[in-house]
Amino acid sequence: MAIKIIVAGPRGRMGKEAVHMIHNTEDFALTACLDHKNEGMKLSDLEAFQDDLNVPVYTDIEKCFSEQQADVFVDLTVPEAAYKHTKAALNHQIRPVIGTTGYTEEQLEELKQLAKEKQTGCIIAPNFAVGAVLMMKFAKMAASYFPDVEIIEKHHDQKLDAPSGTAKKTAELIQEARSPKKQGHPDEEETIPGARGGDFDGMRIHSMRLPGLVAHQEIVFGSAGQTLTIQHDSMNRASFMDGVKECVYQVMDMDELIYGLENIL
Ligand SMILES: NC(=O)C1=CN([C@@H]2O[C@H](COP(=O)(O)OP(=O)(O)OC[C@H]3O[C@@H](n4cnc5c(N)ncnc54)[C@H](OP(=O)(O)O)[C@@H]3O)[C@@H](O)[C@H]2O)C=CC1
Ligand SMILES: O=C(O)C1=N[C@H](C(=O)O)C[C@H](O)C1
Repeated sequence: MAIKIIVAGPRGRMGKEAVHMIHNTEDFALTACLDHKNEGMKLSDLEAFQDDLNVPVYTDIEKCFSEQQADVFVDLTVPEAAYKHTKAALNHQIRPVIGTTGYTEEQLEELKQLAKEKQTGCIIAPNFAVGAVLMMKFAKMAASYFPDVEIIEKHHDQKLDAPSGTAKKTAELIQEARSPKKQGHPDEEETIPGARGGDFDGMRIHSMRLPGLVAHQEIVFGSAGQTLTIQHDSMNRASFMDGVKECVYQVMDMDELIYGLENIL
């Protein structure tokens, strides 16, 4: 039987790509979409969707989850909405697969508890691209040899959150492998505020936003006489879809929340 899926954010850059991936995957059935516009319409009524996407659009999450008996809920929206959606999905025991970035640590912890209580699988993945997950794993490996590191993430200029979810997750994984260290000169001063980037446990994260970019990250490690750079580039949003697909399959067999694809790849 096909896995029944609801997508939130279908008109967005990622949402559109996910809708098409689900529609073209034999094992999946797109049952509904959640948006903050277009209540009562069909996806096929909206620009950019095929005529055969006869899928209802809801703006009321409770109505959507009560009327549609879905297995999995995929969210690609904005942090505030995604957090509310994830809570509602868990309460309805519809397994969330969340790509939206920008969750706080408190929100993640609360959702983890809720997933446990509801015994419902949930995956929150700051990056679905397999290459990006490997980049993060390699960075964690390198960090035990090279404690000095700076992260440079580069994204399109329509991105709302900074630093990216991927950069934060990378920093968290590096933090697990290295002893805390404040980097740079102890007396360094910023003559332009922010010049040294964001401080995460002593390491620096720099966020670049430019038209023309999609999603890119470099992790630069330095020690005496050498640097090591680990880089990943997503050239388009198709790069994320194999990861979304894998999460949909895997979340069906889970009964708790995991944060990051590195835990299941
Ligand atoms: N995990 C991963 O691998 C990846 C994650 N992302 C993350 O996914 C998210 C979406 O990115 P992207 O597709 O580029 O963003 P877009 O802005 O293109 O899409 C977001 C969509 O969500 C809609 N939206 C806004 N508020 C709500 C709401 N309350 N309920 C339902 N829908 C809503 C927006 O509608 P409107 O435009 O009308 O406001 C828009 O259609 C971001 O958090 C991004 O960081 C992105 C790429 C990869
Ligand atoms: O907004 C994006 O585009 C992306 N967001 C995710 C993030 O914040 O890390 C994943 C990827 O970098 C693309």
